[in-house]
Amino acid sequence: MRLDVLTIFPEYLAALDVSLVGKAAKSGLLDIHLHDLREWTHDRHRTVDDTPYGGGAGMVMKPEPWGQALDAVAPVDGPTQPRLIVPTPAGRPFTQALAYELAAEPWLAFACGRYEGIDARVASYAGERMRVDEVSIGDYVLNGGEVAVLVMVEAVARLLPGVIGNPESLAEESHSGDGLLEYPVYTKPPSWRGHDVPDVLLSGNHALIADWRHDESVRRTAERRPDLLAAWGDVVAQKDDATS
Ligand SMILES: Nc1ccc2ncsc2c1
Repeated sequence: MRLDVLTIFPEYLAALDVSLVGKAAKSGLLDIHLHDLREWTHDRHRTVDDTPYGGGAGMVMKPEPWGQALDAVAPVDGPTQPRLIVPTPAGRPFTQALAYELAAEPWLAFACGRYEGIDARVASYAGERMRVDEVSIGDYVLNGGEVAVLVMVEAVARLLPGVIGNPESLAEESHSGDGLLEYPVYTKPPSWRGHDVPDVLLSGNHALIADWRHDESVRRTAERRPDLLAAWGDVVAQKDDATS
């Protein structure tokens, strides 16, 4: 998979050189290209923003640098085009399902906005030749899209074949498709500072352990994410209906 990231803070994406994503890049599973948007500015101050039409606080990222950057990274007459992901609080939610969808793409480009956002015409212009998704990683305030790109790239990269050692671990994770949060995990020692590992996990009874883990997933989901439990209940009901 090729990944292009367009940003005014390429150094922010240095984290992509380490750990799992860094290993994937070194092994050739990921071909990561960082681009400083200011390369496509032509004034002395390398200006990337301006005041918003219609008034209001803050600044908006100018369309010209973005248009030239996109044309340089993904030429209009190129044989293929990337899928463009624009991180924004106004976007569709980033979910594990979307991570799987993006992991199937041969080429992703990320446009990191700053300030109040990117002139809306940039997404429209890009949309004339590539798929554009405006995506949010959550309902809170950030200063730009770079952190979101780190989140999305890690979530996507780990789904690529060969990136993580044991693909089976993907199946048991939270948000992995059964709709429940992951159960609590323990390792040695069996007793630590007065806190003991649940006896069932030391029993060797795999059926009891599986039941306990499922019950813990349901308990945790009910406690922390009742919204997921409602959705999970619907899925279970549909499955029951389908098999009854
Ligand atoms: N403030 C904020 C919140 C979510 C989000 N997702 C991608 S960029 C972004 C920015």
